[in-house]
Amino acid sequence: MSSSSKPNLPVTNAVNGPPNADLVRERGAASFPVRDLTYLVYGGQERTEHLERIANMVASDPVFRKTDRFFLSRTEQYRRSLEKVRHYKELIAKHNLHSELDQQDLRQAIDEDLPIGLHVGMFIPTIVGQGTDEQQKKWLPLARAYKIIGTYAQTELGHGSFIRGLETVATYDKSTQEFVLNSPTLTATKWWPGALGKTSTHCVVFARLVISDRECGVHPFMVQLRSLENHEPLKGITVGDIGPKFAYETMDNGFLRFDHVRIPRDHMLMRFAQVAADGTYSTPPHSKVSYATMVFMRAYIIGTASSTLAKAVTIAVRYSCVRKQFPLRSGEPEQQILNYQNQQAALFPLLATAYAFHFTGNYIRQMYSDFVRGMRAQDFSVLPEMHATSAGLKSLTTWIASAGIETCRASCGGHGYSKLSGLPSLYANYIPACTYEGDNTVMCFQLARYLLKLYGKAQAKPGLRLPGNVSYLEKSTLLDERCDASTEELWLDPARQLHAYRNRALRLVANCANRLVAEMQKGKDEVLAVEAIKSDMVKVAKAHSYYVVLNNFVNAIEQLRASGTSTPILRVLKTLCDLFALHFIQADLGDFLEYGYLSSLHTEPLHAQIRRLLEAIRPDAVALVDAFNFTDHALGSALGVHNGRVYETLFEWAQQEPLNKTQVAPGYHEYIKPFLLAKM
Ligand SMILES: CC/C=C\C/C=C\C/C=C\C/C=C/C(=O)SCCNC(=O)CCNC(=O)[C@H](O)C(C)(C)COP(=O)(O)OP(=O)(O)OC[C@H]1O[C@@H](n2cnc3c(N)ncnc32)[C@H](O)[C@@H]1OP(=O)(O)O
Ligand SMILES: Cc1cc2nc3c(=O)[nH]c(=O)nc-3n(C[C@H](O)[C@H](O)[C@H](O)COP(=O)(O)OP(=O)(O)OC[C@H]3O[C@@H](n4cnc5c(N)ncnc54)[C@H](O)[C@@H]3O)c2cc1C
Repeated sequence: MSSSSKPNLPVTNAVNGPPNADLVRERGAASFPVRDLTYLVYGGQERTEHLERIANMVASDPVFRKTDRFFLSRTEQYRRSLEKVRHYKELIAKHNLHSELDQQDLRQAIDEDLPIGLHVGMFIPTIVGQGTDEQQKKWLPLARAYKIIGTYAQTELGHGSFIRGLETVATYDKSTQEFVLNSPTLTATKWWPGALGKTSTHCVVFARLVISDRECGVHPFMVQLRSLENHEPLKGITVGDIGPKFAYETMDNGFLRFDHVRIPRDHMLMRFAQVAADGTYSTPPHSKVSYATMVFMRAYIIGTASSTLAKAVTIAVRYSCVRKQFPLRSGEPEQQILNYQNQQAALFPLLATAYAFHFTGNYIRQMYSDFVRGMRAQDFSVLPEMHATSAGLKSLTTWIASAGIETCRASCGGHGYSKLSGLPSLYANYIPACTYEGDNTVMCFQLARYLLKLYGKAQAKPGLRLPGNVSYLEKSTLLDERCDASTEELWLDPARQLHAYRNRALRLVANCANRLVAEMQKGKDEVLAVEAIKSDMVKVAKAHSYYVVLNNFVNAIEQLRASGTSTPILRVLKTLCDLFALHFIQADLGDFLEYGYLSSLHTEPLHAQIRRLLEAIRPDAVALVDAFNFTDHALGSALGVHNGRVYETLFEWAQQEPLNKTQVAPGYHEYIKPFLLAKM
């Protein structure tokens, strides 16, 4: 079945000409209407077409070009990203893109780590979340009009994960009604905040509040860093770029020191905690409410794991259809490498995961907006669940997406190692997501702690009702149950798949809880007992998060079925969901075998079913990546071009290499010629 209507995306960057015949054939053989799946992914036809208009505008605009990015120095890359920021602002005005959603769409289409990312992603949300109505009235119009540019300055040279250990102090001076910000040690230097080094005029600084020698905990403060006239740092402020990084060259991650910098009292963001003129301190309604922007960003990061992985898979799948190696038998034509089972086994689970994460993203967005609605009504009851769930999902999704990009790169052979494949920079720019907004391992501890607590409560109080995704912790009888998927067919039953994931998660939680008790019985206090089970806690958090992802995928398909989605689309989504479920059981088989939940009676049909699923996905693979609807601009890859003219594009892009500007190598005269022409 061919697609119901054609995508409206231009073929940019690729070398024009007749499309690759294999890709054309693959596209013609899809079993489902690709366009309908695109509408499903992006929230309907109207929204898809809107996104395409923006994507087209960006892709055809020379200011947003990416093709020469590999040949620019760090400084040039930073300047170029500022040029893009200016143009982004011009386009907002020109095309009347004033809504937050339009601007987000435009930034996503530009597809670069712009030095205003922190301004829109954390600075403005912190003012919205933590500022009083008056503070919002004062700063939001300036920030939204880019009259000031801000960032989120929390991490320090010596302190990142452990926020309570931050050293920057904000001491309240009652006599002048000011806070005095100071960096008392080298390790108190703010270090890492994006756009802090050179771009930001302001920032929200997290500092420990001290009033009359009393420590009141870490709070957010609005601080101006640079003159709005000439961009020079203000008195008492030392600020700069932290230097070369693994990648992320367009972003000026910065350092910042305060030497007794005074700010007015109303520059503490006081929505939840307040300092009155006389120095009276009012505590916030929840001790972690000032961490809310991080929870927001973790939810955002979960959403982007899908699109990032989808890009890598799109590149690898298209290339694997164009690339041919070896005939099966002599005299036959060479095979497309995607026909090889190993290539399918590497790529299709990642394709399935990109779709799975799409539904996880929808789920966490919904959970986050419910949480915000509650918070506005001073109801913080959902915060622990929101924090724990987002911490676990942020870790699982970024870990899998990071490893997945590298798998895609390796599966493209030598050309995957070329930066022109787009995969090395996708990987290098993405992997810090495992670290920023909470180191993944540290985040896993948060979720595991939450699960252990709930498990303990459920054990102590039989009949206790726990929230939806953790309700399995009530059912310790589940531990006695075993898998009964003894045929390939039974492995396709979502109830059985979910049972396996629930059982594994519960087992690991129960095991951790038992070990905690055992460590304490050996004489350790609770703190040291927790230290003794930390690597198991990471496993617990991952196991639970896998369950959440699968549960959402299964539920989403059920909802789509109920809302009348067509059979071919449901069929292909179900196949992807099955592969996701079975692949990650296969990947962690030890967990399931260790406690006798599975035996070889079940693993043989499991492996066989996975092979069948790979075969089932093969004819739809190109259509499934096409449905993500990326422009060539967004992919930035010679291997992933929509028209499949991979070799032509690689060859043309390579010509831009500065070394190719002259026929004779730079340095030839000094370094090569002397020994070539030296007498023997
Ligand atoms: C739209 C965007 C576009 C573009 C963006 C562009 C680029 C983005 C790129 C990068 C941006 C990066 C930004 C950053 O990295 S900002 C810095 C982020 N830093 C962190 O994430 C630090 C991680 N550490 C923490 O979050 C906490 O310190 C930690 C949770 C590890 C521990 O906190 P603390 O020591 O204060 O608490 P505990 O004693 O451990 O726990 C007490 C209690 O509180 C609960 N808790 C902790 N955090 C939260 C929270 N956020 N919400 C709710 N509850 C929380 C914790 O679970 C404990 O509960 P209980 O066990 O019940 O007592
Ligand atoms: C690209 C990038 C952008 C960033 N942008 C910003 C920004 O805009 N604003 C900002 O404020 N910050 C920013 N950061 C900082 C980032 O938030 C921190 O690096 C992150 O929170 C991790 O903290 P850390 O560096 O202190 O790691 P550490 O906590 O020092 O972690 C190092 C290792 O120790 C382990 N570890 C730590 N604590 C424990 C524990 N209790 N038990 C067991 N193991 C532990 C970790 O798992 C990890 O393996 C950015 C970082 C990067 C890389």
